[in-house]
Amino acid sequence: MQVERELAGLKATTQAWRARGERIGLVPTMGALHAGHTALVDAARREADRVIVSIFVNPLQFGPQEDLARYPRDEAGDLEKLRQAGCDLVWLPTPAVMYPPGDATRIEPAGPAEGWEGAARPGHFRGVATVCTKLFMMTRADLAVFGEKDWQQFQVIRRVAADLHLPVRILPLPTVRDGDGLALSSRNQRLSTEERGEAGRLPRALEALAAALAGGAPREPAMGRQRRALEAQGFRVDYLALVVPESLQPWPAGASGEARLIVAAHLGSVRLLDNMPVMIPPRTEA
Ligand SMILES: Nc1ncnc2c1ncn2[C@@H]1O[C@H](COP(=O)(O)OP(=O)(O)OP(=O)(O)O)[C@@H](O)[C@H]1O
Ligand SMILES: CC(C)(CO)[C@@H](O)C(=O)[O-]
Ligand code: BAL
Repeated sequence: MQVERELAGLKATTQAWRARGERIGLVPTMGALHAGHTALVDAARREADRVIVSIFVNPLQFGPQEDLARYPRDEAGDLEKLRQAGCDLVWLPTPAVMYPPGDATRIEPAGPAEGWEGAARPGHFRGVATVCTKLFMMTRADLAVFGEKDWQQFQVIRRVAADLHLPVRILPLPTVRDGDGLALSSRNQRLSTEERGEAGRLPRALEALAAALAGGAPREPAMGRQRRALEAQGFRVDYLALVVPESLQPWPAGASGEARLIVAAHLGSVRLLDNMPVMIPPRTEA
């Protein structure tokens, strides 16, 4: 497994791969890798001849009050996991490689980037879209795999790649969960033992709500009840919403079809994200 920190080394290798007609799959990450990330690597290996994993904790997507300094880092552990996962090249740029002096261009996504995470974290998707566009162009990846755990992020990147005609296919991977249903996430490491015991209530609440809505329960009362139940269990809910999967717009009253439930909730000092599909049945008139 090759480890590159400078653009020259990355470009020499990717040019040689492309000259041989090999397709390149990219898995962008911020490190502190877990089984969700290695599942992304497996998916990229199925679809491409060569797999690049980038590890870069992107300062541009963190707000001034956010957890950039506390973000978990474990380079040695990450490299060992990636070796075992069969990654071909790890791209480990420094902030100066990603944002060299004079760097001045930003990608400003709208549409699915507005609202929810976009509202809770101003500038976040601008940072994500900018760094992902740079990563796509630096690696010249044919495809890139993103986790559904960050549902809105996946939709934003898909929109950016389509709107800018970027020559990269954006593929989703379903959320990898722990035994109790909690979505794996690097930030879960910061939950106390007690909080970790409680955290599985979040996906269970989404499941119960999805089942109720699929069974035809009126939306607002069902969502309000579940939100209050979560708050009674110690979660501080940022949002719990039913949205159109691609646009992230609120699900229109009376519409039927596949919607998405999205949630962001704090447990102690950790902000958990999750989402689930839900089939909304046609409304039957009383
Ligand atoms: N449980 C998971 N299942 C599937 N994909 C995941 C999972 N967790 C993270 N990913 C995906 O891995 C990629 C890199 O994410 P990142 O490095 O931020 O990890 P993370 O665990 O989401 O960390 P964070 O604590 O920042 O949310 C993203 O595409 C993300 O959606
Ligand atoms: C896609 C990403 C690697 C961009 O920094 C990040 O937002 C993440 O880890 O999900
Ligand atoms: N996994 C999403 C990246 C972030 O929280 O900044």
